[in-house]
Amino acid sequence: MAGISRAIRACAAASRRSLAAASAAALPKEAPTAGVLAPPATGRKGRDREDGRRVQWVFLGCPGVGKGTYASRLSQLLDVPHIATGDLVRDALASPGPFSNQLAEIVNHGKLVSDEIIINLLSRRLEEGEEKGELGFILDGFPRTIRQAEILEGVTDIDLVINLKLREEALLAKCLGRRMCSQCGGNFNVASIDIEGENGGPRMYMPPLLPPPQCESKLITRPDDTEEVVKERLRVYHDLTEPVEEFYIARGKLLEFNLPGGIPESWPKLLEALNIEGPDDERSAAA
Ligand SMILES: Nc1ncnc2c1ncn2[C@@H]1O[C@H](COP(=O)(O)OP(=O)(O)O)[C@@H](O)[C@H]1O
Repeated sequence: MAGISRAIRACAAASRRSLAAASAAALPKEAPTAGVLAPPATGRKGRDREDGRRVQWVFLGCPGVGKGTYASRLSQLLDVPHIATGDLVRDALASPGPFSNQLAEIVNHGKLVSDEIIINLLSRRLEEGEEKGELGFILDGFPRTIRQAEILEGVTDIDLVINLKLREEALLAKCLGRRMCSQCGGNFNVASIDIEGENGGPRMYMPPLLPPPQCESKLITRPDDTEEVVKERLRVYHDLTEPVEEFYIARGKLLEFNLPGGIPESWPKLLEALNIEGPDDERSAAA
């Protein structure tokens, strides 16, 4: 991973001058069949690829779909860092000052921060990782625009992009039910989702993920998880991030995964779809 952080900064600067020309040149003449998955070339437990390098994966998906939950579980299983740009933004928001006020104005209205800001935050995080000797990564929440995707594609090889899908009516409920413990940082969800099947399909049930008693009185809600702001974030996703799905489909890197329900049902199926073999307890529905 050495050098990605510097390359990403340099590429972002270059892209301001010649992005259109560079991306036109980088586009394959003949796109691979749309929607075809490049199967993850992982080893027995999925940790290393067959060529020995750690995985470099990206998670895409609408707000509330569960990118953070599944990316974090996979990062532990595959021993690679889980890098969520939303967390980087929230860390920046937590240090008071004019920059954080400027960010709050954007984030709390459901908008995306500028590509420059996000690339700066991400480069800094990657630099820290390089210093610590981190290998591989699972990116969550980046790229979110075509320009970010082009910059990333220009600086490193992304092996696989996992696009999590969930029915739209569940997304809003999941965002509104999200809670975090202000003391231990644990993530919970108080929403109980039970939706009729579509066109005779199976019913979808997602049980709440309730906090333990010691966290109950310390729960906080993200300021951007209000109904109005979540609806705006979903609109922004459809406008600016859905084209990123197309970008990776054209490169044969996108795996679409429809979440069948809550974590107990979805986690083993996701491991299966990713061809990750693990001990039985890793495939199980550990809560
Ligand atoms: N790649 C990015 N580009 C621009 N803004 C981002 C990016 N990642 C995160 N953000 C900002 O941080 C906010 C929170 O991100 P995240 O936690 O990933 O939200 P979500 O739950 O909507 O997926 C976003 O609404 C956006 O304002």
